[in-house]
Amino acid sequence: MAKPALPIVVQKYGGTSVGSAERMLEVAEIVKSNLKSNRVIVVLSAMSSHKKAEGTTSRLLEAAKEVLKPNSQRYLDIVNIIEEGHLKTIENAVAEGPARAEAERDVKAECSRLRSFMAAAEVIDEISPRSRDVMISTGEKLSARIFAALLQSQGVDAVYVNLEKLIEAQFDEKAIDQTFYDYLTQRLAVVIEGCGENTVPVVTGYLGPVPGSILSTIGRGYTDLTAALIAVGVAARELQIWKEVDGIFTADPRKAPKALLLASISPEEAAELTYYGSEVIHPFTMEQVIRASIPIRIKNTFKPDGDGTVIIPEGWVPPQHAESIECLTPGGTRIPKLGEDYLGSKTPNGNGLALSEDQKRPTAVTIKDHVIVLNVHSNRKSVSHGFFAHIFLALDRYGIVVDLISTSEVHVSMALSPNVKESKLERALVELRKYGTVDVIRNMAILSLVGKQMRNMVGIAGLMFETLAKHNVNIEMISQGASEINISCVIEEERAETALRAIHDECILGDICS
Ligand SMILES: Nc1ncnc2c1ncn2[C@@H]1O[C@H](COP(=O)(O)OP(=O)(O)O)[C@@H](O)[C@H]1O
Ligand SMILES: N[C@@H](CC(=O)OP(=O)(O)O)C(=O)O
Repeated sequence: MAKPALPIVVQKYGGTSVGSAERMLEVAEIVKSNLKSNRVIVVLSAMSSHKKAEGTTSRLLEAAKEVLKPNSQRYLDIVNIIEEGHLKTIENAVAEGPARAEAERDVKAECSRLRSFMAAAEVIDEISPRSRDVMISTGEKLSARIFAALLQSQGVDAVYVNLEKLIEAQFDEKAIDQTFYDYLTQRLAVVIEGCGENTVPVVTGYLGPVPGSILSTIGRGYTDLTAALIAVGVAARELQIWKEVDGIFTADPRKAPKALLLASISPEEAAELTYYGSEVIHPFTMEQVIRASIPIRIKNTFKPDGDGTVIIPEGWVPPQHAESIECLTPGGTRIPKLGEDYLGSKTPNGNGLALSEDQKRPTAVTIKDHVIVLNVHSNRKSVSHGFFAHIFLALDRYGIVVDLISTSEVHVSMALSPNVKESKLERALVELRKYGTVDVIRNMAILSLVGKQMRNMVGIAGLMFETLAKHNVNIEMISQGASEINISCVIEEERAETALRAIHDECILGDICS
């Protein structure tokens, strides 16, 4: 009788998880320990030794800027440093032999292609969004190429999968919708199937020159989305995102020291947190995977024995043959069988405290900084029905995104998404002033309390605002999301961390920690 196919797990490793030879060797152990009972597909980001801001993708973007500076050859220095760093990684991670020699040759060829491409861009003095995509693709190509060689040198049947030519059809960049993501999913399924069932594909998280450019259409952190689309394409049992953080906490652990790790979270809650400042995974990831009812597990590469956090799709049912799946971490700890840990009620976390699912409490709190508030007062005695329409059309014309809104009949307050371009804001303001007086308040932050239990919690908004008042935090604007799982307010940025800690400790932990 034919052996039943192993369940497929897609593992995406972030830049810091593969940021050095040592890290890559640790990741290889995690992959191998999973191979015993799963078919594993690995998706990699570009190497980042410490912070993303100093990682390979950021350096490539810096080099791209240098290309356009007159008489600057600095882009060549940057590419040389990238090349040296990757060759050093090969030397320290990949055992001598044919796999190592081929990886060295490919890394050198890739960097030399990049130098020629940048030199050509220097001559024409122009870098289109598509050319920039080609430049940043080098980061993921180098890391995936090296990691495939590392696995091969350790006897694993692995193959390097470069997605730079994945997109063959034409799409209108202004009309990117689910059709485009469905297309990518199908293409990825074909590519992965072509690798063979017993081979570990090591895939570049860069998925090709996306219409309108990968950075503007998808944004930094795009490799999470690539992994999600692969997971959907191959009907994976689970998508694992391996990062530098234990999972999703009740608040950003860097800002709220008492934050607790959440064992599980709903996709809606994860999406709200991601949108309002706690971007643990790329915001587009959830939607794709959850549509296909695939759980996402977030794990810490540096502490593989930790439980992590699982984002469980609504109505998800544990697979029937979950009993047969055994998964060990390199440390020998058993990862709970797929399914058995998802529905548990009490989970002790890193702080030794237990969060009870039965207890009514908000799930997490988050802050989004660098927010600008616009207050528009209608200049009409009687309000024209077009007042709101004019305002939003003006903002849309300049590509300005509104995160929160609160209105009365003659007044509208809007919190704008960070990174608004000043020049565009100035032009939008000229237009908005035709419809009323406009105040612009800068250096603000959005504080959001999120939780599906909040739908049934009487008095939670009262407790939230009372807590802010007690800590002398002034509220500029209030909005309760239509989803009823998010209460947000806008406060001064300089009080944001104090407010976050107060709300976290008093409204979420409340009686747990007292
Ligand atoms: N609620 C939260 N739970 C976990 N991490 C959070 C939360 N809110 C914000 N963060 C931050 O998100 C970051 C994500 O982890 P990391 O893998 O280091 O990021 P990156 O993908 O930028 O390299 C962490 O630095 C963490 O401090
Ligand atoms: N390397 C890219 C894409 C990415 O997904 O990064 P990470 O997995 O490290 O968040 C970036 O730096 O944006």
